[in-house]
Amino acid sequence: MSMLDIAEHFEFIVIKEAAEQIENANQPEKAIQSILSIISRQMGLNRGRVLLQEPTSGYLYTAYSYGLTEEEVARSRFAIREGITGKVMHSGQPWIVPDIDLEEDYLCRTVSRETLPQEPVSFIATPIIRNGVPVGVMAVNRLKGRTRPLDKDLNILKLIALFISEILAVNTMLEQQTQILKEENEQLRALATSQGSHYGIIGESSALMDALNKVTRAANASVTVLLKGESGTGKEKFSRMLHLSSHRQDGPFIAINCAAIPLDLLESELFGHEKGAFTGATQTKQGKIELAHKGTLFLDEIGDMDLGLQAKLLRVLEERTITRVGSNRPIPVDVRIIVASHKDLHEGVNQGRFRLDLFYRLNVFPIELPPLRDRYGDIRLLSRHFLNLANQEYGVGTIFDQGALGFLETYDWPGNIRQLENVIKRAVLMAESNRFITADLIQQIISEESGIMAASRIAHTHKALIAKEPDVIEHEMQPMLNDRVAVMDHHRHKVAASSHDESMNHGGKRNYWRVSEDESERLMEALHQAHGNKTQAAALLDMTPRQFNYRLSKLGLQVK
Ligand SMILES: Nc1ncnc2c1ncn2[C@@H]1O[C@H](COP(=O)(O)OP(=O)(O)OP(=O)(O)O)[C@@H](O)[C@H]1O
Repeated sequence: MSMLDIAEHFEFIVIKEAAEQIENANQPEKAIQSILSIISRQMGLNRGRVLLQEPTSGYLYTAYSYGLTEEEVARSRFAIREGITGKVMHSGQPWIVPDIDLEEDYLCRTVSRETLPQEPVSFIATPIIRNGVPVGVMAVNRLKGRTRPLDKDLNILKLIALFISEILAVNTMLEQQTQILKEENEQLRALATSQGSHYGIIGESSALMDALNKVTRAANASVTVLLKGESGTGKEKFSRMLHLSSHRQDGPFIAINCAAIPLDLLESELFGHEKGAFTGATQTKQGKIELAHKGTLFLDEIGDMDLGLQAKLLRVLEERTITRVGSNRPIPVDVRIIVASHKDLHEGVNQGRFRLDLFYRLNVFPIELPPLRDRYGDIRLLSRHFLNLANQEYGVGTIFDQGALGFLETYDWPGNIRQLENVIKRAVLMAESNRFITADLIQQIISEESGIMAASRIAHTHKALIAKEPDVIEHEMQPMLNDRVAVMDHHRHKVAASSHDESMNHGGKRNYWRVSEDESERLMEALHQAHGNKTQAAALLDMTPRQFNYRLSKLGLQVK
């Protein structure tokens, strides 16, 4: 082997061993030190150091080194343009100092001249480049008198600097990914320890947090709490939290839905009755209020209570006693009363359906539970939560595909959390064998639930026919159309009667039609009225801008 062959063989070994260190990029300290050690042992390029820029000061500092003492590392700091190192960083160009004793810009800052050999010493520095920009400097000392030309060493160092750049980039990427995972973990941890999670209340939206804060404040205040919110927003869940976080937690929690019990039974259900008080009252029975003694009574749908019973309830609140049906004896009760309504009680007062004095008593501490569509970010969390629960319940392992969560987030959810929970349960049961829950499957379940698809298709046909052939319609098709419209009205009626549509009626103008072609007219009309401003158009339709945009894009209506 000639001298030239031997030199090339060494170069090859150095490059190969250095390149292998890229695999250790997750441990940059180890990887870079190994490289600096190889070039020192095999090529006599000593005291190798890799300087990087401090993010805040911009100074170059020695991040990795081989053969330097701790003091030398600490001294090895340079401003940009300072010394040869600073100049390499600034210019992005490598630099060879053949004899450091003859170069006045060489500062001898890192390693003092006395520490180095007496004979002439050279210095080589090359930038570490990432995406065309210098991100650091790599530098070494070597004896000037070695046989290898300095520029040959520089060529190898340039290659080594490339490997180091790669190691640093991979490491940055790994650190970023770890950071994301840490944040996700942190989010989950925060969620698990958040105020409501203790009580199975999932969510982190500010709207939900406001409500949770109020619950915490009210818990031990013994005030009557009025929970307001559309159907399925968690009024009962919150009332349980109120109970469990109060000093009454060991007492009973009794819930009663005033709308679900026939009027003539509600009084005895609430107040109890004496034996013989009415036909069929064969036994004395305690009412729910009495049973809730030392605990909490949750009266749901209080707006549906009749005026007579409202007066009796007012007495309970004022006198803290109840009188059973068929008795005159007041019985003292110590009950915390929480009431809920999806109806606007104030409106009930205006319409003479609700007593003003009772309204004042109940409205001392109102807590508004936001509809799901206003809980930004919660839909995702709740969806994953319900998916986990349903997977566990049915012993399967379904997952959402990419579009599913996006769809869930943009849908209006008139039935709120209850509807979301039901839809996900059904989706888990209906998911194909591939176990993916798709946006299409969710849409299908929602439209099956509401029967609204059929109605919207009929409406569509109706409009199309009128647009095309008014005369024919007038004379021949009108009876048929009347039938169809009747069917459509029937569908609407059915939907309005279904539980989750109550929110649509009571919430006023909300519309929960899925994105259908009929909607394009509505969207375009709103855009027209808002002079093309999408945010305003969304507001006109009582939608969030996201929902509005989603619908536009689903319908292929690209509006600039
Ligand atoms: N923040 C939440 N996190 C997890 N589950 C929730 C949350 N809020 C409500 N739920 C669940 O959603 C469903 C509906 O909640 P809840 O019955 O409390 O609503 P509601 O407002 O009382 O409804 P309605 O007015 O129709 O009686 C329940 O299964 C409940 O457990």
